[in-house]
Amino acid sequence: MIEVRDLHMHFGGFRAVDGASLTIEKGSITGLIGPNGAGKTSLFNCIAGVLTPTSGQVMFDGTDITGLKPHELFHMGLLRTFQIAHEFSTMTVRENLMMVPSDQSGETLWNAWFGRKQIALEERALAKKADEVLEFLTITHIADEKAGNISGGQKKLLELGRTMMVDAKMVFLDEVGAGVNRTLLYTIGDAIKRLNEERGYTFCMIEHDMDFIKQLCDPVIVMAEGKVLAEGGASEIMKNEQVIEAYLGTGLKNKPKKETAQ
Ligand SMILES: Nc1ncnc2c1ncn2[C@@H]1O[C@H](COP(=O)(O)OP(=O)(O)OP(=O)(O)O)[C@@H](O)[C@H]1O
Repeated sequence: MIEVRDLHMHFGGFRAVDGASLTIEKGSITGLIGPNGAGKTSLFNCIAGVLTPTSGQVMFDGTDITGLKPHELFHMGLLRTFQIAHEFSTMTVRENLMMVPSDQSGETLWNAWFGRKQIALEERALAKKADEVLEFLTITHIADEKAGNISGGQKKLLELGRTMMVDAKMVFLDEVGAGVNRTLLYTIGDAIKRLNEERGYTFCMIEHDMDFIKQLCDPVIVMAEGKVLAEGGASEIMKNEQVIEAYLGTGLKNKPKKETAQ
């Protein structure tokens, strides 16, 4: 569980996050929505250690993680993916997955000289794990493709796969559905659901696609002007006058649609 208490992230005099408090319950897929500039990414970055908040507190399963760096959070099972995928483009998809665990013996000079057998064993175990991840994500067919050559949606799946190489507990997804075609969006959504239901992953996802949010997320937290504006089920949120107002105020095209009879 993540608890954010009265978080502020100021850039000079500008309050990108302005006293946000929220809880991400363990085992949930929590959606984080809001108009452009609402402070969603800044909040994500504060939780995931990319930014140090100006003030406030972030707790993860009862431990104060405020200001911890991404690699420290990584070892606690808290990871974030990026809106722009961070793949190593000249390596294959499988190799990209194998790069993730950072505590391999191969990283030390001592082991490079004396632990060849150990390294070979670890590499084999990593390759096996990578293949399991690829199978789970139904992308075994691109295992040997250079990551730079795969589609945008497949890169998003690879980002998700990276979290599986370390058995993450809490994953922050930044617009994982952006620019992805419908078929792959379904595959990504299905993988998120299965990771949540079968492997106990907790997710928090920033997303602009309201149908995608509705399919996956409960609850949905709405941010506006650096604060939490509302929280509830997706359908309820989409009918909330304050939420509609916040989106209309920015003249956005991708505002939540009102429910229509099926
Ligand atoms: N490093 C920075 N320096 C100055 N201002 C910043 C910085 N990062 C973000 N901001 C500003 O903070 C505000 C909130 O930005 P943020 O990216 O957190 O919003 P968002 O809700 O994620 O928006 P979007 O949906 O468009 O990605 C914006 O007005 C943005 O210009």
